[in-house]
Amino acid sequence: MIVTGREVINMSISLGLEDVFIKYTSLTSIDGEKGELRYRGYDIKDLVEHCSFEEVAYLMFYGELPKRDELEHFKSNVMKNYKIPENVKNIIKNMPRDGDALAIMEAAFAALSTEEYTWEKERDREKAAEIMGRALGIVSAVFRYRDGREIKDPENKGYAEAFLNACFDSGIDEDKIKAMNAALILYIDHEVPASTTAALVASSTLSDMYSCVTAAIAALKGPLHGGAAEAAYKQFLAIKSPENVDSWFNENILNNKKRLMGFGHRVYKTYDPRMLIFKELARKNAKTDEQKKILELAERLEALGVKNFGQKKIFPNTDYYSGIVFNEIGFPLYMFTTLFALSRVVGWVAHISEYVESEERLIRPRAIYIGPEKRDVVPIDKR
Ligand SMILES: CC(=O)SCCNC(=O)CCNC(=O)[C@H](O)C(C)(C)COP(=O)(O)OP(=O)(O)OC[C@H]1O[C@@H](n2cnc3c(N)ncnc32)[C@H](O)[C@@H]1OP(=O)(O)O
Ligand SMILES: O=C([O-])CC(=O)C(=O)O
Repeated sequence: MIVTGREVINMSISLGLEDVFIKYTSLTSIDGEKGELRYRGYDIKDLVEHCSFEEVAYLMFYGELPKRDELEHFKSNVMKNYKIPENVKNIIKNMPRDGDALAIMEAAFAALSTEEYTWEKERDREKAAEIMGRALGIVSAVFRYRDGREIKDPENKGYAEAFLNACFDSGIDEDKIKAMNAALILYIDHEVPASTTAALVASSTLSDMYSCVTAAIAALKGPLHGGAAEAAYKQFLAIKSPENVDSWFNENILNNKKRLMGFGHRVYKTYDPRMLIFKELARKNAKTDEQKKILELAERLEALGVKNFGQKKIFPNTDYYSGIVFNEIGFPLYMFTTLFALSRVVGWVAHISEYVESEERLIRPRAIYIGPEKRDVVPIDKR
């Protein structure tokens, strides 16, 4: 029962769609109480330890981990799409150089949505490999453009290595490739967060795949969702040094009631399991004094956050340490959300394919009207 101020309405509303189930899925399961996350039944820790990003992407698209020949075939389909068309490069190069990196990625994806698309299982899988390849070409191009360098066509290598080599001219080693591969797996999918829901809404109208991904990118951008890694890292930079953590927390979080970014989650009521893996990666890859200082500061802030908010079931989420890992690999703050999107493209495409292929329905919820009663228009001179 809902009281709108005017009347009592006998229907239910879920603000923020909390606990509303909008689809069946065989892709990802989350136990928010226990802090467990599985892709098609496999624990994410297991996948990070044993698999490449392409293997896990194949798992998401096809339902099983690939055999060696299946993987090679899939990889070559992804690789042949690393190089992006000239018109897409030009769109990137025509965006403001200091513009938001994710917005530039979004424009590049929108530019790829001009072709008509008919959904069909075989074609959807080919398109999925194409989109994964294109995402690598686009995100590396966005980074190089934003960084003031010439766009470089990616080499035909495994995804994490090809991506880092396309982004950087030197300094890439095995540790960085492993960290990138792990980050890509950790971000692949997360059931139906805001961005995936946006993609699903678009797909439910039978729009094309690139447009659905563009819708998802738009929803990922904000600091309550994909933008949180950048927001969390900005906090670390504002705090400057581990000694300042307590006073910063008291002033900003306790006194000024700001949200602690990188904390809290709609589904997890305990530690996000991805965050625990990102924290290990951040520890392993902290090499310089500056990186070690940021990590120490973040750990102190995490402890204070858990001490103050743990009883409200607010714990660090995946975006708390991921920015530190991205920075240790060599990426600046402005790329963090784009790196999230690079991986999540897989989850978006897997979810929209699952939705359309199971002939689900148009997503069209209702709103409860609480505005004025019927009234007559007063002509403009008499208002
Ligand atoms: C990859 C991802 O997208 S993970 C999420 C990334 N986002 C962030 O890290 C941003 C910070 N976190 C948040 O803003 C929220 O926790 C969200 C948006 C992630 C989830 O929000 P919701 O489920 O809608 O929770 P809601 O906003 O209703 O908050 C519930 C209560 O917890 C509090 N709360 C939630 N998150 C935080 C936080 N990070 N810091 C302080 N308090 C918080 C709210 O103030 C509210 O308190 P109240 O009941 O006393 O008013
Ligand atoms: O599930 C959510 O709401 C947000 C999240 O953690 C993700 O998309 O990875």
